[in-house]
Amino acid sequence: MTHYDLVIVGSGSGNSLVGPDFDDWQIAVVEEGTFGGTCLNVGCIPTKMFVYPADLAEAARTSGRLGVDASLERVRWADIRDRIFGRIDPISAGGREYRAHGEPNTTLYEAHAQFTGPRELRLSTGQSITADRIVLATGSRPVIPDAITDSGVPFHTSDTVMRIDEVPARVAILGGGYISAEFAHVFGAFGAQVSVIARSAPLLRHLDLDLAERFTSLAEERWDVRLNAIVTGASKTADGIALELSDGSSLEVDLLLVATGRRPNSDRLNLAAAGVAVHPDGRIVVDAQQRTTADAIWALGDASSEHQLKHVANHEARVVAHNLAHPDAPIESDHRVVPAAVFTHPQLASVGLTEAQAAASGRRFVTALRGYGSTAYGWAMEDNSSVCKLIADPATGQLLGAHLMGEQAATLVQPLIQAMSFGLGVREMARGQYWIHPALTEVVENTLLALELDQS
Ligand SMILES: Cc1cc2nc3c(=O)[nH]c(=O)nc-3n(C[C@H](O)[C@H](O)[C@H](O)COP(=O)(O)OP(=O)(O)OC[C@H]3O[C@@H](n4cnc5c(N)ncnc54)[C@H](O)[C@@H]3O)c2cc1C
Ligand SMILES: NC(=O)c1ccc[n+]([C@@H]2O[C@H](COP(=O)([O-])OP(=O)(O)OC[C@H]3O[C@@H](n4cnc5c(N)ncnc54)[C@H](O)[C@@H]3O)[C@@H](O)[C@H]2O)c1
Repeated sequence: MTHYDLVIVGSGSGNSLVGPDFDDWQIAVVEEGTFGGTCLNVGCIPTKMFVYPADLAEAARTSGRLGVDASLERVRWADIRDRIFGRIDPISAGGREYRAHGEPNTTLYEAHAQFTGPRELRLSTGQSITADRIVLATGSRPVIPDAITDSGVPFHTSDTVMRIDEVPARVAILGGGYISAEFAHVFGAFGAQVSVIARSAPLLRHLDLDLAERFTSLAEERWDVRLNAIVTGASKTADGIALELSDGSSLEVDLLLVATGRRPNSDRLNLAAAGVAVHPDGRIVVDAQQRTTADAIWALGDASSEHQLKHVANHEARVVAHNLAHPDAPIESDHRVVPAAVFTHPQLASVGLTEAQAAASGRRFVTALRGYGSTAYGWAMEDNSSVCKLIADPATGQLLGAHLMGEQAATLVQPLIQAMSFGLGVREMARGQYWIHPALTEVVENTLLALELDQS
């Protein structure tokens, strides 16, 4: 039984914990899958590397309305795929090599870990290791509805679909969330006939309703969207996969992508043996310092967070690293202002309260919504669907929420995140700085100015 100062389970955000503060510690990293975790290998990074060429393909297809008669000749999927993974796979391999052989005080175990007692882990290799401190950065995995697994039909998840050999002619995507919206854009822009099957309505219903409904209308123009429908039957046919839906309709496709959420991997760690508690949804219980209910065991990222987002996992990893190195001066995670973006078409970004959440909170609030089309850059784009919606407290002048749908939404939202994070008031933000004319940021300025505050 080898003993360590620190064991980290999971090489995604967990791997970034190892830094100069711990040069004198003996550290083990345990990873059962591809080194580097979800974001690098099968998540944020490769998806966005597909989304960008999908944006270009979509632009070629739609630029005729601006007088540029371009057409999409061909999408070389295999070349796009190989460029993406030709870049990513060596980063994963390099990270693995460095962790395995790069530092004398670090050991990499390529195995599944589970607890056999407090701070004692059994590895699938048969080895057992113990540690003074353990960090659980074990992430999450796709959830597959029983109707799909029980049917025995072949299906993909985001873990596998980016490695396929060609764009399928017909794709069905199960789910109406982030992954569905992003892959519907990629496959649709690359020429597939896309069907989105969502058990509720509208699509992306975690968003402010104004944006979710506008997005759903646009999605219905591009894709075959089946709302309020679940798969009741699935079977393999000579030509592909047949799906029967609860609304009585059916469809046949060449590829089925299941994107119905992700659950924490906490159920595969035998956490009870270590005294680590979990929430009913499988998230490991942590306090603001990222401590679990067991002494000297921390958790971070998708394993414990209600936000399955890489920037949140990174933030929590920094908090855990600090608290490991400075136990006498611990810090807390800050989840007050957590933004997110959906890299579909059009792009969506949001931070803070939706209008429904503001209403449910019982507080006074005001909203303003402006179209990109109200700005000169919006005229240049002939944009008549993109919007910026802001929610503010009329008494304090503070922003409560910001929601954008349209070109560069994930970038345009950043000054609003900054204002909310640092308490910059709506009026100061709107009039205390220049806004470059005629940039798209003017839509943010216009929406800020349109908020009717108690004191102008
Ligand atoms: C398709 C997709 C696109 C995404 N796009 C974005 C995006 O654009 N922006 C964004 O912010 N977020 C995005 N996310 C979410 C983001 O990828 C995750 O929130 C983030 O990667 C979680 O990091 P983590 O370190 O918690 O877990 P992970 O990176 O998943 O790392 C956990 C690691 O632990 C290992 N592991 C688990 N259990 C054990 C065990 N018992 N023993 C040994 N090893 C174990 C796993 O193999 C894995 O490598 C996306 C996710 C997906 C699936
Ligand atoms: N751009 C980004 O930041 C980004 C991109 C992709 C993924 N992610 C993260 O990964 C997480 C997982 O993505 P996701 O799209 O799988 O989850 P999601 O929670 O965004 O969406 C899941 C969808 O599946 C539906 N669903 C759930 N169970 C179902 C069932 N049994 N039958 C039919 N439909 C069902 C839900 O109603 C929802 O529409 C996201 O929540 C997000 O945090 C982030």
